[in-house]
Amino acid sequence: MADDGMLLNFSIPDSGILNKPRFKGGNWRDRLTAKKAAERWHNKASERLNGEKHESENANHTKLGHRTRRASPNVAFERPTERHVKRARVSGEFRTAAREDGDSREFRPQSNANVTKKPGEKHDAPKGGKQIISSLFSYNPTSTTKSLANAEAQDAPLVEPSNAPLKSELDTFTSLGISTTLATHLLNKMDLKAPTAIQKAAISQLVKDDSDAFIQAETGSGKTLAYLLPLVQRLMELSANMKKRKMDEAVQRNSGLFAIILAPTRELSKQIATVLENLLRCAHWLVAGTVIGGEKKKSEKARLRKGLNILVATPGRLVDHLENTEALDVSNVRWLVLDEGDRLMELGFEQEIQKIVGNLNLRMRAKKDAAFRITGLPEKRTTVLCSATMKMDVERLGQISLKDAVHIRGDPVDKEENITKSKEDQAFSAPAQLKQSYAVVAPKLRLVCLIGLLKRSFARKGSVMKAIVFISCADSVDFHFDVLSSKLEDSDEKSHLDAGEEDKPSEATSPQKKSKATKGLAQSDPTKLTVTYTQSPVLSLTSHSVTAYRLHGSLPQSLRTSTLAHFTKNSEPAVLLATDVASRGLDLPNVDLVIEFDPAFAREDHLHRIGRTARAGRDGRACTFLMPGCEEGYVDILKSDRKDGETGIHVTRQDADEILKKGLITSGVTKDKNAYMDKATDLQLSIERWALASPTRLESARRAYQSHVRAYATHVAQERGYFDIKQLHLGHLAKAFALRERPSGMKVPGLRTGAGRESKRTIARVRGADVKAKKGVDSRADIGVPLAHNIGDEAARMKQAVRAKEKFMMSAGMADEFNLG
Ligand SMILES: Nc1ncnc2c1ncn2[C@@H]1O[C@H](COP(=O)(O)OP(=O)(O)OP(=O)(O)O)[C@@H](O)[C@H]1O
Repeated sequence: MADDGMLLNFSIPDSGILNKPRFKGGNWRDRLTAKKAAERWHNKASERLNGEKHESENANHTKLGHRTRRASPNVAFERPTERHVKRARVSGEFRTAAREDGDSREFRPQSNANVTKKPGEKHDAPKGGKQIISSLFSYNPTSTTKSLANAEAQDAPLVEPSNAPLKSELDTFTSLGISTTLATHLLNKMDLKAPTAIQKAAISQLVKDDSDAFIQAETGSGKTLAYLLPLVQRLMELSANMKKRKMDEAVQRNSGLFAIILAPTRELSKQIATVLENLLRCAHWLVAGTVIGGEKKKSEKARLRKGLNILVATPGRLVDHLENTEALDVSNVRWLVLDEGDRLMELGFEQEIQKIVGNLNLRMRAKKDAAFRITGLPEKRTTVLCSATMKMDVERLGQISLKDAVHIRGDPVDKEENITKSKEDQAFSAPAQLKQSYAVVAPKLRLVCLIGLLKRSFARKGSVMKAIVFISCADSVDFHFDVLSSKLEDSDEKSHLDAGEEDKPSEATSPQKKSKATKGLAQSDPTKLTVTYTQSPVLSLTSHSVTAYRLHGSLPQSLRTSTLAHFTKNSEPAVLLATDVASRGLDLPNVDLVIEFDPAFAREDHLHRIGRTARAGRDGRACTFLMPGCEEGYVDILKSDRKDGETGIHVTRQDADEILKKGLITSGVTKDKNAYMDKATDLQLSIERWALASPTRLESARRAYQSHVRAYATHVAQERGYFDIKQLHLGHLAKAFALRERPSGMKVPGLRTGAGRESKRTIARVRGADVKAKKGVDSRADIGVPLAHNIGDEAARMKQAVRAKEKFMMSAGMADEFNLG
């Protein structure tokens, strides 16, 4: 399965099958007849062999026995007109790579001598010393949709941004009911001149009305301010009214808790709290705070005791305080916001939210009956639910928390046509100005294409400042981060920077001062420092450097926070390799490009991921990597994200060779139109050698590969047809993880969570009941990949396990996304 396109391995015994034998005995006639017969046979054999080895002769890379060549001086070496690509395996002394087109350029002697070996260093070579070194450009599956490419290549028409601030002079914050003080603060201190469409709709509703509301709008449209502005405005009014009546003081921090904002993750909660603090600079008497875990409960309790008017919280932590902190009085809470409602439900916070809502209702009723009430405080509580999607579980959340809610949307034009759309699809599309593309890349070419695309993107300083690459699992993020942060031998970039030492994470050498950069280090594993950002020698040029970052749920919270903060502040080009932990709600400035190196597990996740760019009317590009074959069908999903989904021609296509040409051929014009193949092969080989040079790297590559394959089986059921694990070429894919060994032979010690469980189960299945069908057993089972007939169950089980783990980790203040392993 995995061997096609591999190298031919044939060796000729030193004694030589073609040596001229010496004839002894018999009379001279017998000896002459035997000699002639032998010569005839010998010539034919030479002719056959020379035909086979013609290319390697030209390339002078193999060492055919000199006697062979001398033995047939008159044989004409005709190049076979049509010849099969060699199927080859490498381990002996004759190693040649064969190209499909019979071109000899790619012939490369491959041996362990090629691997930089330090004295005394052991290579963690595959069992039996066998390595498979396949050619990058042979036996790649062909695209099924290539013919459509030209039709799509046309330039996308210029479109108006759909999430930008409104342009009309009439659309001002003050016209919506925001006070001049607040509007002036927005303009002068936060550089916000006009509201976006969703802000216009939400503010005008929420400043004057106490009805519950469901806010739904696309990514980057300013939903946070859409609910924060009316909230702050109402509290400022309450305070001003109290002062006017001269009965009370203006609102102070100990006047009571009036609003709670719930968000699914700590990162989001912190982000919301930061925006809120910025707003409250013009109303300093109002005090906001957070309870999100990650610090001692004691200090959170102390804060609550001192008094807060607005609280930003994660559900689990709030429930904890409601049950255990007496100082937390929620009887005056009149505004409850549930941000990222769909994510709250996905992470299984339904019970916690039910508890919170129940508790608020109970205490509010008790307070109403009591004698003391704050004058001017609304009778009724307003609950606002924000979500990009309107899925079933969001409806359920609405049932729990909302009553007669108003549906607020930023795009009133769509109202009519959306009647025909399913509820889930309503209003969730990518921002109109976001330029989307997909790259059809064969599995073997994935790694070099990723590097090519990033190199091209960062080639001109300023064209792309920041990029995010989404990868399916933490192990794979780690592996790709290591590749980007290492100095590869033979890399044609003349990096002016030193690379990290082998096996030691390289020193964090960000463009910022080293003291700052070393904040990216943490002692998560006592034996090893964890580096989360460092300069990338592979991507950096002499003119400017590029910093690589990594982010996933297995990193300690403090390190994740500091990594994000560093990425946000970095004013130099930077790339963040991340799992879906970075896909929701994060507002990272200047992200020009999002690459979905591994397509998202579900359409909504894809929209959230690409929504990290093209925010608030800015430009942005997104590119999704797809493999030739069934994955190309996923283009339909990409097109359905568009507002022009029916025509859907503005999702452009890129091909691997085009990416490699533009990304790897940096030195002007070259006459050789296939030069990019050599460059890509050199790059691939240097990465493979880099991986082979250290057992730690090799293990990391195997781990990443295995986790990747496992993750592949967990796409949502509706989209699993596009990501059919049965069609995944494991051998080719291994190359994209710099591996030269057979997938079936890989053993990874201490694979991350779930590995033991999964592989034991699958192996048991293979060894037990299914043994009689052994010939049908897929080698996928050997690496713990769910067998085809169990994929549905496996995916469901994985999802369930993931949710449970996410929730547990979140409540424990740990990682909030999974490491498939
Ligand atoms: N009126 C405005 N004018 C200009 N920029 C704005 C305006 N309102 C918000 N922004 C900016 O838009 C960006 C996105 O805002 P926000 O994070 O609230 O979007 P969102 O709709 O919640 O996105 P997501 O769905 O991805 O969470 C922020 O950087 C914010 O500062």
